[in-house]
Amino acid sequence: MNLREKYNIPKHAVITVAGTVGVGKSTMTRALADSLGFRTSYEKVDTNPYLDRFYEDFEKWSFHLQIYFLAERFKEQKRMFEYGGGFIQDRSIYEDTGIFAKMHYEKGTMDPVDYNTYTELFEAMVMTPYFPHPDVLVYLEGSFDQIIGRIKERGRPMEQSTPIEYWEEMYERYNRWIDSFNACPVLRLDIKDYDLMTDPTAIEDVVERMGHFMKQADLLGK
Ligand SMILES: Nc1ncnc2c1ncn2[C@@H]1O[C@H](COP(=O)(O)OP(=O)(O)O)[C@@H](O)[C@H]1O
Ligand SMILES: Nc1ncnc2c1ncn2[C@H]1C[C@H](O)[C@@H](COP(=O)(O)O)O1
Repeated sequence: MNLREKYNIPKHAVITVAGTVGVGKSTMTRALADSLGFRTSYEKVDTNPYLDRFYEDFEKWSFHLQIYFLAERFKEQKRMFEYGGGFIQDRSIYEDTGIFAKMHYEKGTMDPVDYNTYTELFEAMVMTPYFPHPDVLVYLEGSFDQIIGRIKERGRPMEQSTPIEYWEEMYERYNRWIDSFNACPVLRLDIKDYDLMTDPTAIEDVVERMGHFMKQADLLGK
């Protein structure tokens, strides 16, 4: 019996992994997909044509980058729908608008007219009954120091040259955002409670928690 069957995770579930940059979403996405036999939907970083330019000049490239991410995530949503679910998704579409676009607009690095165009497009595309929410959003959280340590360890050049205040601002926004997020049930995991890199049994604990959580959410009719 595989872990999906053992812990009663529905075969067609769509599970989204959310959390700030460097917290461990891609690593968790891979581990969950392997243990459940699910497909993955990754956020592509290396082939993103705007990301480097964006980090060099937020004001100039914010709008382009958000439109690019929106298109990419919409294509992924279509792919997941066409397969009929059974996916782990690396980052949710809700973070694009609720964290990134909003932060750049409020900090003055996204033009107000561009922001308005972006949010209208987002709402027309995403906030409709035709765009199903995930079954669960797994939210990864941890201390700021731990997360900064991971960003440094991973070493993406554009992130290394970004001032620490940017990551602090994002970290605080994530803390507030998740407390009011209600588009789907949220399973919160603290990164100090499992170590996917050194402990091969850690993912089973996560899947077990998820199984209990999904059963409970189902009973509550969420
Ligand atoms: N559970 C973990 N324990 C220890 N290190 C981790 C863990 N998950 C991720 N890391 C490390 O942290 C860094 C960021 O992880 P990543 O999965 O790329 O984060 P994200 O996708 O959220 O940006 C990587 O260097 C990765 O190897
Ligand atoms: N919507 C976004 N706006 C700006 N930057 C974004 C957005 N989504 C992701 N990013 C950036 C942040 C990181 O530098 C890379 C990848 O994110 P990660 O959390 O490491 O998967 O893209």
